[in-house]
Amino acid sequence: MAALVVDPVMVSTSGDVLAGPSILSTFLEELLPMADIITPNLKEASALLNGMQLETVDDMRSAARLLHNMGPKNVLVKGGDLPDSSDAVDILYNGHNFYELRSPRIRTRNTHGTGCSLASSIAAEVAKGYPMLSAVKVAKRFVETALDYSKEIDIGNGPQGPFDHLLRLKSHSQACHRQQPFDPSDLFLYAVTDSRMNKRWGRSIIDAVKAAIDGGATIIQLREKDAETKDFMESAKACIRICRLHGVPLLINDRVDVAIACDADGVHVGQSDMPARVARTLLGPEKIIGVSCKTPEQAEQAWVDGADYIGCGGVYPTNTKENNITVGLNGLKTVCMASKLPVVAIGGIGVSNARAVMEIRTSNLKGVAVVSALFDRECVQAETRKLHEMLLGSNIGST
Ligand SMILES: Cc1ncc(COP(=O)(O)OP(=O)(O)O)c(N)n1
Ligand SMILES: Cc1ncsc1CCOP(=O)(O)O
Ligand SMILES: [Mg+2]
Repeated sequence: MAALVVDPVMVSTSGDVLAGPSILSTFLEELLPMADIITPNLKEASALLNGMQLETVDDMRSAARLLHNMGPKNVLVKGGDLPDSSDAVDILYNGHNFYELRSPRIRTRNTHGTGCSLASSIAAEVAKGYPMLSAVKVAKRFVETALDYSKEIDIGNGPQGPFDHLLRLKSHSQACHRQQPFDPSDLFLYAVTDSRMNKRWGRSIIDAVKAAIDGGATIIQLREKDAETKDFMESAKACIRICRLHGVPLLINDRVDVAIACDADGVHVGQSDMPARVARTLLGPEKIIGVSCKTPEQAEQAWVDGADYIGCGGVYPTNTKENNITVGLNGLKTVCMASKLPVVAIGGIGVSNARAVMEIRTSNLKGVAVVSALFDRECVQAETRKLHEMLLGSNIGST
């Protein structure tokens, strides 16, 4: 057996008592000691702990520790019912570390079956061979996405409605929304625009984006530091239309507000920007979030915060970002090896050195992000094409 996931079903989120005292003793004496993970909600954790009051995240941590002492290898205390919390906070404890897993609280009556689905999804991920922490994160993301997808469903008259697990099988035919979940191979040739460079070469952002896509860019970030918000929004909306036509995701640098207003595919944030955890709360589970990281600790935090990828650099010195510390190929490799997320390298990268970057050969380095070597040039399309061909020729990172 790969693992035993025990969902100690006793009290539903709506308060219905689903199991009596005889079941409680079976949980305590037989199932908890052999479980790889248990997934109680607050009421169930309280029942397993003889009625202990659980009202804060600190209480959840204490409960996780006490439950862990009863034998399971991991404890996930689900805080969906925690009062006065704008996020849904779950605590995972493995006997060594606590992980505070936050996600946006999705306001809907259609929550029936979320606990069972979460536990089943964890079991499926563990069966695929993922470590427990990854399994829990993937399962949580699945449930959040399904909850968000199902929030308007109107079935039945009870206080709770069902949510729809089968969203991945349904066709999302709204043409104006990105249809795919994040695909790390999109990071292959990541074109990051720059307002100053576009101005210098007399180009609009829209022309710059079109040219980069024509040249083979696989994802676009609008990094328009000097643009007025209103102009930025107008250009971003036009760029999003173009990107959607070509199936290329478009992210906004720094400005989560602009990303929300334009329904962009996501954001890229740095260490001094809005924390990824907060961005995730604002953007919801489906948008793409990238975080700049120079160290393994930052990479770990990005993952815990629910980011989808990390940007690591400057790999080489750059004039595009002032006072940016260069991490070099060694720094990049160290971060890649520590990161559980896919990585894109950034900083001073162009046709002459992209191969050396990709040749560090860590499986999660998925591509290069480039500003000046594409946009501080006369012909963006030709420069992008050259880099694209070079990357394809090097045959690394394209899958
Ligand atoms: C893909 C990618 N990686 C890193 C960065 C840098 O982000 P940040 O550190 O926030 O710096 P600014 O770009 O905001 O100046 C990035 N933009 N993209
Ligand atoms: C935004 C950013 N973050 C780290 S390096 C960098 C600048 C990359 O620009 P260029 O590709 O012109 O060196
Ligand atoms: Mg930033």
